[in-house]
Amino acid sequence: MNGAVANTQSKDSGNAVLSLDLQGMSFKDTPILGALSFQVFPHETLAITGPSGVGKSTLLRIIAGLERRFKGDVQAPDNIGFVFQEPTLLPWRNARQNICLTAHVDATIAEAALGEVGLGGLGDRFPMQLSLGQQRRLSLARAFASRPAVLLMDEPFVSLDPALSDEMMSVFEDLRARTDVATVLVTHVEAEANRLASRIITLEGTPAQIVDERQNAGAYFQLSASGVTSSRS
Ligand SMILES: Nc1ncnc2c1ncn2[C@@H]1O[C@H](COP(=O)(O)OP(=O)(O)OP(=O)(O)O)[C@@H](O)[C@H]1O
Repeated sequence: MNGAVANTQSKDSGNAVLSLDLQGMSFKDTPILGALSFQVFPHETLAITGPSGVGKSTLLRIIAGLERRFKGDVQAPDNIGFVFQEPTLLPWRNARQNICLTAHVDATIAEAALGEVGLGGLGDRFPMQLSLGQQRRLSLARAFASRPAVLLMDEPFVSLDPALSDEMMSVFEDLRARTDVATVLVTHVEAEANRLASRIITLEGTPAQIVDERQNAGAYFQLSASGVTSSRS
């Protein structure tokens, strides 16, 4: 039987905005993910690290509802945002339309979202008329425009040079601070996890298990007293 993705508002999961209780996930006969569980709370950024091919992206796809071939239970909100390694912009739509069409917001909200990432006044430009950094800013603006309860980020800063990566992380931090979004960040860059995440989970093995889980006291904010907890299977 395939797994179920339910709306968090319909079940009692404390104040977690995302609860994952996975029993396992296989592609045909190849086990990818083993039993693992965790919860994510508003304002929290959870980093997921682990070696290439361990199943990190697959885990994000399960949370997003894009992959159903799993056993277990995922309680997730309807409004989930996704930021990929590439900006994935629509080349034939201008910046404003890229936000309106994907985030399902009106032009006024899209303009405000552009302003939040320093792209005010550039709404008429098409992606090819924007620099790489501006395209990345647009991608982040689009992800935040619909005020997602959960934001999934799959190696969003990995292909950038150090200066641009640092700049984009600052943009992300600014946007995050304006909302109560809960973020799940897949990254293999330890410094990135240490900078952005309040909690870091490491996956290893076949099928993948949580082999390490730690709070990151060095993150920019203190965990709320609302009880940030997690569980391991
Ligand atoms: N659609 C698919 N069908 C079969 N196998 C797949 C499919 N998608 C991914 N896999 C396999 O599942 C495993 C996990 O892939 P996944 O992309 O989740 O790993 P990852 O940890 O995100 O890797 P990376 O860090 O390199 O991006 C890999 O062995 C991959 O080859």
